[in-house]
Amino acid sequence: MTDDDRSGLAGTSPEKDIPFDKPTYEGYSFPTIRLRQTLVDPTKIPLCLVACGSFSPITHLHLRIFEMASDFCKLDTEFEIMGGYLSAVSDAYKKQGLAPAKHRIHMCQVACEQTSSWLQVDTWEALSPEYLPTAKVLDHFDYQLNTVCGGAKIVDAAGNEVGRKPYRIVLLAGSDLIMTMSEPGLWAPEDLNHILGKYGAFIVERAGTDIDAALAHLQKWRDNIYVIRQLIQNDVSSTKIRNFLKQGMSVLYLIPASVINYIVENGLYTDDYNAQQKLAAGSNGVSGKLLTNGKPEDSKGRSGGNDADSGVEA
Ligand SMILES: Nc1ncnc2c1ncn2[C@@H]1O[C@H](COP(=O)(O)OP(=O)(O)OP(=O)(O)O)[C@@H](O)[C@H]1O
Ligand SMILES: NC(=O)c1ccc[n+]([C@@H]2O[C@H](COP(=O)(O)O)[C@@H](O)[C@H]2O)c1
Repeated sequence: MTDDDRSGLAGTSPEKDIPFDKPTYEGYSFPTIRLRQTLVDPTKIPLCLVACGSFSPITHLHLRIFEMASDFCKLDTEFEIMGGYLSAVSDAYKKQGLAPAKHRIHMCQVACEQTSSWLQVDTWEALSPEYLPTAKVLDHFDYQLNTVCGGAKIVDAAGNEVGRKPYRIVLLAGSDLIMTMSEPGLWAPEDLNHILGKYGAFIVERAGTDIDAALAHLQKWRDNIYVIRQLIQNDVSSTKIRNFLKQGMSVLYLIPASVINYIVENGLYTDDYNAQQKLAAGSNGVSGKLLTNGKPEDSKGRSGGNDADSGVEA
């Protein structure tokens, strides 16, 4: 694997080499149980939101950004929300603080089941043996929703199908993620063009990020970028949760109770657990994504890849 592979820049032409009809692991099936397949208002665009991230662990804000997006769509947009998907990065992402994919998937699943009637988890990305750039992940959703499912149905008053409309797939992200799109070496230019040009993004404001600065470099795609203001600021992050847990502090009301139970049952994010993870990774204790210069760095561009921004002394 080259450094480019590890930085997420590998295989950047999404059309080229994605085995969409061949799932990366046995037994995979795309979840549609909570997908709405028929438009209520046939004049609208059927929208599916996809949030990509580590989710280590999932927090209430990861769930809440979908609700903010839903309220935003109801305002005065051409969209009708049909589904919301969480897609976690695979273990190949090698970011500090990443619990194994099977645990992150499970936490996302119990969180959706406990707190939501419309969110669901797709495991295709998380269980991939290799890191999948976001452009490929969105192409996977496009394939599943529009080629396999055939788009959203339009029915007449009697309930008979009279047509179909392709689902519009949009990346749902916090402004910190969009900020990283201006960082050299993290996103391939052709991927940005694919993500923001073909799909578009709903960007939720996040404390600590200057949203105007984040968007300054993305003006070319501004018609496809929708900014959602966070009217009640809440900057809970997975990093802060991990640090609270490490210190034995309560995380009740910050993440779903079902997720807390799962973390406790599996002993995740304790010092012992973290030490075991480091041993298993066979590393010298420094983990984190490798940039093209081979140096470890976490996804926010901080070198060293530690959890130092938690606001809590470790
Ligand atoms: N408090 C928040 N406000 C707005 N967006 C958020 C918030 N927390 C997470 N997000 C968004 O959710 C997506 C997935 O987040 P991610 O898994 O990276 O969580 P995180 O809390 O930022 O993680 P970490 O602390 O490990 O970096 C990203 O687009 C991120 O911007
Ligand atoms: N080149 C790319 O496609 C690229 C680069 C950086 C981050 N990402 C994605 O952004 C998300 C970042 O998550 P974290 O903030 O938890 O690191 C992940 O889903 C990751 O795959 C994608």
